[in-house]
Amino acid sequence: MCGIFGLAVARDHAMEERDWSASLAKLFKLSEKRGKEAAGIAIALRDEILIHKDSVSASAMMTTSNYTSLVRRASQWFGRSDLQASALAAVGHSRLVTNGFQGIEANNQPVSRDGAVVVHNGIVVNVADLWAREAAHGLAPRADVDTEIIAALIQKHRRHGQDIRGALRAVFADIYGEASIAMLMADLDSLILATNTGSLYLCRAASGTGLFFASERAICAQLMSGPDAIPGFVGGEIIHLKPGQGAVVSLGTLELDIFAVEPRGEVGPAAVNGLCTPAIEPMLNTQRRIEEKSTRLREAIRGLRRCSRCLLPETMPFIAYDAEGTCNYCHSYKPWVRRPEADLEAELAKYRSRDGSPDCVVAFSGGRDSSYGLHLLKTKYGMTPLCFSYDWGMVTDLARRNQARMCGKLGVEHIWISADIKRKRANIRANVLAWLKKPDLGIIPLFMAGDKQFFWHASETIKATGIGLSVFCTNRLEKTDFKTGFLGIAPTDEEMRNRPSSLKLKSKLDLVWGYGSRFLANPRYLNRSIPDTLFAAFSYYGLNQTHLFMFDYVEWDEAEINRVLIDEYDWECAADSPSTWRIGDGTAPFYNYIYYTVAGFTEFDTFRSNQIREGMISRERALEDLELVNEPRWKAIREYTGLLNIDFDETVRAIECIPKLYMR
Ligand SMILES: NC(=O)CC[C@H](N)C(=O)O
Repeated sequence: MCGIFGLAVARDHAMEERDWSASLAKLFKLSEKRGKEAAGIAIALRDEILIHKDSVSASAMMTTSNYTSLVRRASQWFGRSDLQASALAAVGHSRLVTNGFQGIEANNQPVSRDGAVVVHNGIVVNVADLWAREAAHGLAPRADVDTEIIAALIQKHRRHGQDIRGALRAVFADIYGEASIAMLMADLDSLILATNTGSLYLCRAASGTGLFFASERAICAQLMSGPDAIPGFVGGEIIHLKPGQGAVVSLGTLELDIFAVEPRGEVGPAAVNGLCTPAIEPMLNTQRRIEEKSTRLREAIRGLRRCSRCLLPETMPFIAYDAEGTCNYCHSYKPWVRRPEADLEAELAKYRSRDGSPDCVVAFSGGRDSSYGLHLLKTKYGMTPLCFSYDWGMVTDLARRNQARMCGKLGVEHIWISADIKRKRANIRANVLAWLKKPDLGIIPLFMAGDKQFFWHASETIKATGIGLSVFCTNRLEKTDFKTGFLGIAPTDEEMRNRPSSLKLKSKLDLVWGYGSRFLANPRYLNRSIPDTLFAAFSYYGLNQTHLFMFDYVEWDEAEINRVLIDEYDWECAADSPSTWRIGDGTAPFYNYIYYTVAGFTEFDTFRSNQIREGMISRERALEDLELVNEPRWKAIREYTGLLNIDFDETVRAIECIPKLYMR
């Protein structure tokens, strides 16, 4: 089970700055045997709580520059008289995962929620029941770790007027399972401890100026004598926090108040109770800010400069703003002028069959646009479509189910070409692993190269069926030039999106150079996927294609499309996304997560910006929406790493370590 520990020293404790960081290191090292999958620390200063966590062992975490710079920041306490009023307090955690993948930072400890910062050893077995009960009061989990419910409930009880002791009692009466916890709070100048198993040992310096705690008596004993002793604690006293006991340590005075957390629990021994004095709350009117890496990044993304008309941020490749703050993408935007529907009618009439035989081939990814296009062709325009799908190994199961719903209900023939999925995934795997060794935003499109053979198979299928009309339902808002923009290729015009082979020679050479130079800089890309990638490039850029683009004629209305698909076809949405866009594409959640983490935006930012320019959505609403749709889709990312057989936690950690374009 996890190791939790903490250390609080008053100003007059005989300890120097370097002893302090060395003492934390000792506590981490001795606690590490209880869990090595993640580690984290929270340090309370006068007006903020600094949090750092990492999905590696405590030993590995302590060698990172993020950890050392956090400790350096906190150790300013030693030299700053304005930070001297309270003791310097830290709580730490060495995690053995029981609930919630460690690759997702929010699952690691300390867990911060609603102003409470908790480290927890144990498992709250009835966590799902408690969240279900709390849903009625508007409380919902934000992570998978069970510890979060403890923080959420304590703060709920406090909001309802309980003091911290009452809140702890109420929570421990609620939880079923195991819990030894330590907490720092944004609005209390106290260190709070409680346990229902007795896995908490406190060690008090004889001088009364310092206190530390750990999950085992042996850890305390080792740190109170001999070579490992923490300065100032030799000859101190070990206090066992028994099952059913809580403790509040005032950080102003380091006085300790032990009390029962379970109604049926016994109160601590008289000797300890004798020490209790009313807690002094010198921070009564202050509120500590809680600073966690993820909140800092989120705030930095919120603070990105964006175009005053659309939402494109300053990290967008090739962006430039004019004096009014409007971007060049807005200036060069050509509005989506639809051709008359009569032209569509006339074109379809040339092919419409009278005997029920297929009269058009529809490229059918299973996404919302092609599904809606198929619906219109069949129900509104009276065509007899034959749809064609190419499965390259990254079509989600959900998309397959949605395809089945559409084709079944519409009675549409479905040609399905499947690649050698095992090989395709092995190719992606080789490139993703190469990329993780030397991440570079410009190379991300390589992960999707394998689906470009779609164009080859589409044209072969069209030829084979002898049907003269092929319909594509891509929509103009999905212009994601930034992907190759990160490779140094300037945005292309609209014609290019519909007819990739029309790409100018200069841009083609730029592409070859962009990829080629990166391949040479990271020879891991010279792997088994090369022939497939070359074929993909030929299929996409080399083939001349003529298709009818449905949305050149028909209005694209997101709400109407969603309504039709969900109401009329019982279309299935993704559990981890509020949007219906790209939920059939297994790669999108992964690359969007990378772009968001590193550049602070995703393809949703470009999509919504186009919608703003088209007057389909207000800038304010789009900005609000981005907060939701840009949330990492953990479930889908997990599935992606599972399909590729790459380690989820290591992958996410490598991505989190990439320098951020918006933090320069
Ligand atoms: N091993 C533990 O004590 C686990 C604590 C908590 N349930 C977690 O998964 O982080």
